[in-house]
Amino acid sequence: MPHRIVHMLRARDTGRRPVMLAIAGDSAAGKTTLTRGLVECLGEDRMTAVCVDDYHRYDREERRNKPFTALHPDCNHIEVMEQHLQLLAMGEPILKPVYDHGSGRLVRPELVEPRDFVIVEGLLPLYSKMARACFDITVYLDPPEEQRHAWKVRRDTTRRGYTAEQVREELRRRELESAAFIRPQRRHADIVVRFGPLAGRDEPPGAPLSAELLLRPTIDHPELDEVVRGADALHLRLLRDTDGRPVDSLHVHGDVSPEEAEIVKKAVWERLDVDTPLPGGLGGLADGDRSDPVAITQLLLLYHLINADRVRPAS
Ligand SMILES: Nc1ncnc2c1ncn2[C@@H]1O[C@H](COP(=O)(O)OP(=O)(O)OP(=O)(O)O)[C@@H](O)[C@H]1O
Ligand SMILES: O=C(CO)[C@H](O)[C@H](O)COP(=O)(O)O
Repeated sequence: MPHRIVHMLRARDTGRRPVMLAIAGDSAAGKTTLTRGLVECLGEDRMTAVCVDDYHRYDREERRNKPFTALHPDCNHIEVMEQHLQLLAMGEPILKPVYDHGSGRLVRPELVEPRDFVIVEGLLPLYSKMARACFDITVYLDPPEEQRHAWKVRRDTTRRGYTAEQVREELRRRELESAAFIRPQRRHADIVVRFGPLAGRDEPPGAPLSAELLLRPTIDHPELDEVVRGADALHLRLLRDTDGRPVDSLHVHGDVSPEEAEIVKKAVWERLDVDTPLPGGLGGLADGDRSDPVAITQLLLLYHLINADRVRPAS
């Protein structure tokens, strides 16, 4: 089905369809971390999360003898992923393959039924035009490479059974495919998020990570001028995007005080004009720590999800 037809079908007033959010990025860029908070907030009864790394064509053992890595589109069932994304976008269930990161094996597929909101995260959700046509909101996670490598080494040695040297060797092996297939997805995102030290700010190693959010005009963002006015730890700047067009960049300092973070969260939430109170529990990290820049990013994504839910056709 050509991608324009997906747009047309999704725009038809014929029934409820889920709001679709894509979170793309390289391995250990923080996709699961961001997704987990959103699911906790909206609840599993309203939100379905899908990881498209489950569409790996080969298991870990088979991949050893291939001339490419898990990042390569040929190493993934891209056409099946596209079909499944279309079905989910139309509110239909799928029988999704499952890749077990613990054993490195492809295991029993699972039935996935889309709820009101579907988050699709993984290495290649924005790889093709057809896949991109399925989403209402698109995000690319873009941490500094040094930071991502450190996260990957820690995560893969503690939870996926690798040695640090194996992870570093794999990162070296992946670099060309990362540049060819993962990083180009950045240009297709409505929001580009970078958790890391902000350029020009003295943020010593070990300091809480700041966030830089590029808010492209491809979707309607909440009015943030007033939210950041007078704030010490948040700034909105107008920059030139990679294509030369003006784009807003929101900075949230890692050392934002809990009081200021709370004021900002409430202000963003109020712009949604909903009856429910500001959700707690945002900003959780893997080791039980919390991050306000992560929480504010999640809140902005919640804003977009709930706003898109409000304008979609009723059943
Ligand atoms: N914003 C953040 N602040 C601090 N640590 C983070 C952040 N995001 C991710 N991490 C760390 O990086 C590790 C990898 O993150 P996560 O599992 O979310 O990445 P991912 O993109 O889902 O990875 P993969 O695609 O390989 O499954 C986490 O275990 C966590 O320790
Ligand atoms: O990039 C990754 C996303 O998590 C994984 O490394 C990829 O899915 C392959 O998995 P494995 O580490 O089991 O070979």
